[in-house]
Amino acid sequence: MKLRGLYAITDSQLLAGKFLSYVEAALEGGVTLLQYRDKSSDEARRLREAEALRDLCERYKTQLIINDDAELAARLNVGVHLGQTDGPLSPTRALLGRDAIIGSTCHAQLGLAEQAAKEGASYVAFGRFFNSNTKPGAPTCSLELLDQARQQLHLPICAIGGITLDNAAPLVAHGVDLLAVVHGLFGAESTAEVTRRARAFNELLKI
Ligand SMILES: Cc1ncc(COP(=O)(O)OP(=O)(O)O)c(N)n1
Ligand SMILES: Cc1nc(C(=O)O)sc1CCOP(=O)(O)O
Ligand SMILES: [Mg+2]
Repeated sequence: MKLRGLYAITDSQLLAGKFLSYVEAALEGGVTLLQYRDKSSDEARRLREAEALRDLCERYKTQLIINDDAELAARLNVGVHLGQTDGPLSPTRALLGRDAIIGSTCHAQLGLAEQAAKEGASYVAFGRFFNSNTKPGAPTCSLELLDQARQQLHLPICAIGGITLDNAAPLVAHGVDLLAVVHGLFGAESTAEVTRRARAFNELLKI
């Protein structure tokens, strides 16, 4: 399956009190990958929320990805996203199996992406491209890096960091397959607006 489309990422603070309704609104508009990103250490809540997302994703035929936590991904039989300090990729591939989706944060470094590809990543993520409400201190990445990545890599390319409907078009023009978005999707005032935004991101990607 070619990975291309909107990659919605949850944020526990932003979605407090409207978690499932906003996620479902996004799924209504079309989401290729949904990442459960919760940086807390409340394991019981994380399991409960991840299970709820897995059930929702099954209904909408969307792939669920767990941020950081390969054990939780294995328990739910879903994918995982690993940053550079979240554990090694090859053993995670062995744990989750060859069909699992495993993503790797590569910041603005092609070398990290080449390494991730060798170790079995399903996609590589570059960022941040713009000012981010969610992660203001993430290192920055340029459009030129995307051009090099497109030439040298044979994996789906994900862009992340401050992406909105107003700034996403150049990323697509420079070869991005997956637009990973938190605030630009879930920062909306209503569920109807979340659905509209999801549809509009997909139109940008022509899917
Ligand atoms: C799609 C995607 N890309 C990058 C990240 C960032 O991962 P990481 O660097 O491990 O930082 P945290 O998200 O864990 O704070 C991501 N989560 N998803
Ligand atoms: C989780 C994350 N990782 C980033 C990176 O550059 O690796 S930027 C980021 C935050 C994405 O949220 P928003 O769409 O609100 O900017
Ligand atoms: Mg991480």
